[in-house]
Amino acid sequence: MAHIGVATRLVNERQCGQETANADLECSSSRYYVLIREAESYAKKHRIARTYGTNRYESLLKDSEVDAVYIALPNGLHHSWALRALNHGKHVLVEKPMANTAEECRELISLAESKGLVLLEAIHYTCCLHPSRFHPALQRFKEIVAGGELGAIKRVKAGFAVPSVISGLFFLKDDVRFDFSLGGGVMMDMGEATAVGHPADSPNIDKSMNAHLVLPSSVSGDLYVDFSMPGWGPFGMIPRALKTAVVVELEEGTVELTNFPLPHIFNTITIRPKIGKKRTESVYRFKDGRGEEWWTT
Ligand SMILES: NC(=O)C1=CN([C@@H]2O[C@H](COP(=O)(O)OP(=O)(O)OC[C@H]3O[C@@H](n4cnc5c(N)ncnc54)[C@H](OP(=O)(O)O)[C@@H]3O)[C@@H](O)[C@H]2O)C=CC1
Ligand SMILES: O=C1OC[C@@H](O)[C@H](O)[C@H]1O
Repeated sequence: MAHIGVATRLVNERQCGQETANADLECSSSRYYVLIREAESYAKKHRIARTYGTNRYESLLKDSEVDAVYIALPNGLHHSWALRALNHGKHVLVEKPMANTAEECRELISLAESKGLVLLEAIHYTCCLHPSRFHPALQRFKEIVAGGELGAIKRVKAGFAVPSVISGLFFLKDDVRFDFSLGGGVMMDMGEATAVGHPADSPNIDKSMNAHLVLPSSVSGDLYVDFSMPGWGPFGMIPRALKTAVVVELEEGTVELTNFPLPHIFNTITIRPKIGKKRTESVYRFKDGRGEEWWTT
């Protein structure tokens, strides 16, 4: 497994290292001279066997010892590097969103299929399709919702929003998320999981999004994502709490999962039936014992 881009800041590098620790070979590739040092110290820390220097993404892809690549580049570069990696016969784990447009995603999917390669988007919190993969808390959440104890689903509400008072700690002024040419914007970033002046006021970048989804079924959906959620009260001076929860409203009650983006740090699943007692669970491992506390994706 080779990393393209060391993605040191918001992708949890400790986990990237641990999750690929059992791979036969790990290689890391970095663009700029100054970042080569970062890539090398990252490699040393995580016992990565080989690093490629300046402009070496291409040579990494030509390395016949590399079977699979993890693409942790800014959004706008996912499609082109995933395409190249697949064309070099590599399996691809690509950060979310897989690409900038649905058309680009279709192109990657059909190429992977035609070559018999794995193409997987690194998004643990929406991948509930496979019964045994991804984070156990998400699987348990799905099991409760689909299990029928609270009847049919009526509405789903998801929020992922960082309060303005701490936004600058999460997102630096020159963050790739504020660069339109790199596929920036909150919908592409946090909206994929689920507007007010930020220090980085970049052109063409959406910083907050409220979406109401009307689905073919009778279920409706509401999403709220925000890089810099304003406070409330006089002059918006009272900060709001970080939002990272999804609530499913069913006929007979609600089920809420808190901290879906980072469920390994903590998670709670709260079941509130209309009749009867509320109960709460936290899930870090699969029922069969698999899983580690640090497991994210
Ligand atoms: N699944 C998850 O939970 C999360 C996923 N992400 C996703 O990971 C991806 C990377 O995000 P994040 O780690 O925060 O980004 P960073 O800016 O921290 O890292 C991006 C990496 O891309 C490389 N890069 C290559 N070309 C460019 C360029 N033109 N401009 C800037 N960087 C470049 C850089 O490595 P170098 O220069 O060394 O090649 C850099 O290390 C995004 O797609 C994001 O959506 C982020 C956080 C969590
Ligand atoms: O988990 C996350 O938290 C912050 C976001 O900017 C990031 O891309 C996302 O995946």
